Amino acid sequence: MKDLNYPWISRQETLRRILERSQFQPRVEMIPVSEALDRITARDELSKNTLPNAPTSMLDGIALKSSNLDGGIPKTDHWQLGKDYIFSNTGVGIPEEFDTVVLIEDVNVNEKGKLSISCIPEKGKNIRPVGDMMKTGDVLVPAYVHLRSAHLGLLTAGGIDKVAVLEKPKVAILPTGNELVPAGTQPPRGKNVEYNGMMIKAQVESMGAEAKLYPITRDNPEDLIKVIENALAWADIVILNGGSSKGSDDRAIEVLESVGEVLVYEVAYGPGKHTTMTIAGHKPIVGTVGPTIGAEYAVDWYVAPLINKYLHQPTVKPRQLKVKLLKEIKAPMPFDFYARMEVKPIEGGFAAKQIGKSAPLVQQMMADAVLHIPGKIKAYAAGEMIEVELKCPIEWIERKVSHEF
Ligand SMILES: Nc1nc2c(c(=O)[nH]1)N[C@H]1C(S)=C(S)[C@@H](COP(=O)(O)OP(=O)(O)OC[C@H]3O[C@@H](n4cnc5c(N)ncnc54)[C@H](O)[C@@H]3O)O[C@H]1N2
Ligand code: MOO
Repeated sequence: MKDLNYPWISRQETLRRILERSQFQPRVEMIPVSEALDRITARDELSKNTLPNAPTSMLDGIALKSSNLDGGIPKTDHWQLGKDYIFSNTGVGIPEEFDTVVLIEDVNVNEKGKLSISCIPEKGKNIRPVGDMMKTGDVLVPAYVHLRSAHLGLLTAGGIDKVAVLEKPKVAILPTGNELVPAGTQPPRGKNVEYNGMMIKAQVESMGAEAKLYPITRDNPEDLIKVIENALAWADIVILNGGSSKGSDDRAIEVLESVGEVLVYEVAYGPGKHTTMTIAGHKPIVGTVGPTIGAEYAVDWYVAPLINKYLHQPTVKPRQLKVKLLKEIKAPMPFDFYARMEVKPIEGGFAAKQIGKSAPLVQQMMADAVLHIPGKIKAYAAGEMIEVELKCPIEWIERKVSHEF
């Protein structure tokens, strides 16, 4: 029986509720710049250096004194190297008295050492002034920037070797179920390998979090409450996997009600119908279903925005692709459904077909894309152009050989 205290909630509203109630106090740590790729800055990072710290040549050439230029091309036969001009290479500092650089291609020094110049630039040309790249105190990288390779170079140029970054949010992953055996063990008859934990750990790590995968907890309320409380003491975000449904072993709801306030109990879409959201203090507990696809969606759709909230980052939307549908899809009304899709290149574009709900997990997990089927849609006809959400770069799909599928 449907519990009327817990109406089915849309994906958008589910996300809104848990984001609104989750409050994070991000921690800050100092780490070497060399280890800071993909981390998030915690404050404005200021340059310790002024660069260049002397006027430098912008080109390979000779540097000369503009006071010796009286308009036009000067007589330079008697000019002496070191006194009237010097060789100046790109990026190299030049003495103060030289203030103009002539491109080496416009310079000739004959076998007797006599200099001639074929083209004189304007006074002060081709010299980079002091501080042209950066000045001490300039903001090199502002706070809350996702550090990419260019930023690491810039910080290093500015004399920064340690950078203040937000600590990775801690995500505890709690697999639950009497039927599960630990990864790496042969499951006895009727048992299943605990593998969602491995997938979820990789998902949240790729989102910038530190993951801790807990051992399997058996489906009894005391053990579940103990492990959730233990996880809440360590983590910023807790993921409880499995036990969400109505089976005799499915105890998630009573457990969640005793550790926090349940904001969402069932959602208005599948897979992942029994996804739950609970707030304990200000910490979110995302309850994902045991079946893997629904679990994967919940982590992508709710845990990623929570991690991003902690890290002050926007959540990047997956790329959309227009594809030609090869076979009719009958929608499983009345709820929204997120169908797994296989996509292949065809002449002039892309084609797709659904990977059926009952297809082996191997096929479902390898989906290239997801099709959102709103609850009001009855079916999509073969040949229709539809828009799917890609799960991988389009180039990975393009390299597939096009053939009937
Ligand atoms: N009478 C009803 N039965 C079911 C309903 C329903 O509404 N009424 N809903 C179905 C739907 S939809 C879903 S989704 C599942 C939800 O199942 P649970 O979240 O309770 O998950 P479990 O019962 O614990 O396990 C289901 C399935 O998933 C496997 N699993 C669980 N955890 C893991 C893991 N860590 N690694 C790998 N596989 C895991 C588990 O072995 C089971 O095969 O309920 C339906 N039933
Ligand atoms: O909620 Mo479930 O639709 O089988 O994942």
